[in-house]
Amino acid sequence: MDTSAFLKSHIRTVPDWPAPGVQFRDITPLLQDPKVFRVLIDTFVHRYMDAALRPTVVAGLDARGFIIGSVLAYELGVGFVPIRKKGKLPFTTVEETYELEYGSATVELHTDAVRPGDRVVLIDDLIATGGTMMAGRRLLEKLGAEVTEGAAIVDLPELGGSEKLRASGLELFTLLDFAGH
Ligand SMILES: O=P(O)(O)OC[C@H]1O[C@H](OP(=O)(O)OP(=O)(O)O)[C@H](O)[C@@H]1O
Ligand SMILES: Nc1ncnc2[nH]cnc12
Repeated sequence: MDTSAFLKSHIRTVPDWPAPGVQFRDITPLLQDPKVFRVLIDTFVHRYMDAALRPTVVAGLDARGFIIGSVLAYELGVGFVPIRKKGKLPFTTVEETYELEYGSATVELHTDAVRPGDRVVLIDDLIATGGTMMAGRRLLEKLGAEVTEGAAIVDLPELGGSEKLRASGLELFTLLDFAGH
């Protein structure tokens, strides 16, 4: 079994959660087994250790992006910055509002989180409509940083997010996908 199929076999699908019609792709089983968690993180670490792709900062999207993003940053020896849902960050922020598969949200980033010249890998667990990652990218770019790549474990291609993100010019790296959402 290749890495993608191995990781996919540890994702649990929960039908009709958090709303009827949503097939929720639950990554918690990936994190729960230490051997699987290591394979997951090492896959990202190996990619971003490469000199050409090595970031100066890893930015993680609230909340599941924090779990993988902070470990990735630690392993790469770079800083981690959280992009949080509105109302959680205490210092001055920039903000963006966007639509989700089920609802809408506003995300914020501290104004001193990144600087012009930073090369940022922006990471989350999953791309659905792509709204969250697009909003995160806009926040980082508002502060003058370059998002060199967006990264996620799961792509839900039928929701169109990955295509939209790539069409906007973002480089995107995902480990596996689910056809049909
Ligand atoms: O591509 P999109 O349509 O924007 O959807 C993907 C986002 O939705 C989920 O987060 P959610 O907002 O449910 O928050 P959580 O991580 O706090 O559960 C997921 O973890 C991504 O962040
Ligand atoms: N179908 C889904 N499963 C898990 N997380 C999600 N975020 C948005 N859509 C999702």
